Amino acid sequence: MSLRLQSLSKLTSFSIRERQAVIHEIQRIANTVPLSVFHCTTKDTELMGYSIPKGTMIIQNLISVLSEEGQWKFPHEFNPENFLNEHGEFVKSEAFMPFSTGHRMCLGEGLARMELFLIMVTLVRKFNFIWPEDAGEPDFTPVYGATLTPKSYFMKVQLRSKQ
Ligand code: HEM
Repeated sequence: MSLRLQSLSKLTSFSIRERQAVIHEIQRIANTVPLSVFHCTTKDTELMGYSIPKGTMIIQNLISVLSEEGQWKFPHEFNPENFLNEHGEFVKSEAFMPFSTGHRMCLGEGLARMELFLIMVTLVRKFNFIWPEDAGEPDFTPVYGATLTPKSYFMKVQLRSKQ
């Protein structure tokens, strides 16, 4: 089974496991907050043999974790099979941390995940998103900032017929 080549418009016909895999894979690739929120050590700290003095600014590179080779079957491409095992069951890797990890991880994770799911499913249920034939290949290079955003582009959005 290759979910990768199937259109997002088919999201509503996927099984729950496949849907979970697609939604997680979108967040892995789109990675909204690539450098998380900056932190600072409050005391001299040792981590995996490295000494980190008190007062050091810590920048978490979440985008590196989310595309780390060895953690994902397909680290550098959109492929929901990153979240499915050989039996087609949903599995979440420890490296999936778009909301960071630890005591200060995102407090809004539950709300954000619910919103992402509802917005995404509502959109793909109601509309077909069509890449214009004369637009060439889409350029997926992200625009870096405090948040990661896609480049702007034009797309045909068509109301789906009522079934
Ligand atoms: C896709 C949506 C979101 C993503 C990817 C995201 C990601 C993050 C990340 C990476 C952090 C930094 C964690 C750290 O310092 O280690 C954070 C912190 C935080 N987020 Fe979110 N967030 C999202 C949506 C939301 C929403 C909807 C809310 C609230 C309604 C929220 C509330 C917070 C709060 C309060 C913190 C600070 C937690 C703390 O410092 O203890 N976030 N978020």
